[in-house]
Formats: sequence, structure tokens, C-alpha cells
Amino acid sequence: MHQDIERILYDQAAIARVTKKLGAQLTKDYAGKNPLVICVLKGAMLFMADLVRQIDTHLEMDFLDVSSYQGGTKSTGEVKIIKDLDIPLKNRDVLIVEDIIDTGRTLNYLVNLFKYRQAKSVKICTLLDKPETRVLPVHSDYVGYTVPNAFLVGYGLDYEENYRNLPYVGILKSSVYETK
Ligand SMILES: O=P(O)(O)OC[C@H]1O[C@H](OP(=O)(O)OP(=O)(O)O)[C@H](O)[C@@H]1O
Ligand code: HPA
Ligand SMILES: [Mg+2]
Repeated sequence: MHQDIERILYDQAAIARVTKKLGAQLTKDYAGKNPLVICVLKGAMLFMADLVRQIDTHLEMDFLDVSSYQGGTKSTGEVKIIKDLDIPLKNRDVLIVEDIIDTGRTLNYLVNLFKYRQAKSVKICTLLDKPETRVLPVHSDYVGYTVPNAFLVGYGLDYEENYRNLPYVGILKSSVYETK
């Protein structure tokens, strides 16, 4: 698995550092608001698990499964809800937690959907932001790291469902997907 990684961008310590910093900001911004913190499965699961433990105020969690990459390195352009939320979000302060914003299709779709469902506020916290490849506009209120235009894996991010369990974020060697 590790031999398929070109370069490690963020190791465990770097991820922990930025997660702690984001958690401190969120603790301040959401004190007394009991936000509904939404994890976008599957990619955001590890970041969500670490981030909520750094937010020191009441919150609720829910999980939504959407997919637009169908495992590969290219966005299909179509966002599909595979599992919807359980908790109604009308009049709730919603915080969407993501691993990465790439084309922006996933979050553009979700922000519009949650506003349509009458959330009181909708904000985004993403570990990684890849602004160079944006197709649809997305404003993220909380960003861990801004990343270069490369296909990344690890810490939740996959290539064909593999590599999510790497404890770091790295660039996948192009030979891994170009020979397919
Ligand atoms: O900005 P975008 O181009 O929409 O890309 C970002 C989304 O793509 C990935 O999810 P994916 O759809 O691959 O599903 P996964 O989270 O289950 O890996 C990633 O976890 C983000 O949710
Ligand atoms: O760089 C990426 N890696 C893995 N999954 C992704 N989904 C969007 N961008 C990426
Ligand atoms: Mg995802």
C-alpha cells in the first residue's frame, strides 16, 4: 500500500494539528447553538471522528452517503444520495464536514439541498481544499489545508475504495491508475 504513494503531504501530526485548530474555532463559533454536524460518507469519516472530539460544546451528529466518483479518479458529474439524513434540519445550524472539495459538485449540491430543506445556517468544514479544479462554486468557512492539483489518497480518501485507512494524506502514484 505505502509503495503506491508518491509523496506524503500531511502526516498524522500535521492532521492532528490542523484538526485541533479547527476544533477550537468551531467551539467558539458554535457555543450554545447545538449544531447538527453532518459527515459526508465515506471520505469524511476519519476527519469527522477526530474533529468532533476537538469541539467542546453540545452538538448532534448525522451521516449522509453521497457518491460522484464511483471509485475512480474522475468525477462523474452526477451526485447521488445513497443514504439520506435521519435528523430533520429545518431551523438547525448545519455544519457539513468533508474530507476534500475538488470540483465542488458534491458540496454545491448539498448546500443547495440543505438550504431548500430550510436549515437556519449551512457552513462547511473541509480538511482539504483543491481550488484549481473547481467547476461549481463552493465557499468553505473552515479549511484545513489548500492542496495542489493531484489525486490524493489516505485518511478517508480512496482510489477504488482502497487507501482510506492510510493514517496520512499522500499523492497517489499516477502509475497506479494509468495502467488500469
Ligand atoms: O468536489 P467534488 O469533485 O464533488 O469531490 C469531493 C467529493 O468526492 C469524494 O467523495 P466520493 O464521491 O468519491 O465518495 P466517498 O466519499 O465515498 O469516497 C470526496 O470524499 C468528496 O465527498
Ligand atoms: O483527490 C482526490 N482523492 C480521492 N478522492 C477524491 N474525490 C475528489 N478528489 C479526490
Ligand atoms: Mg466523499
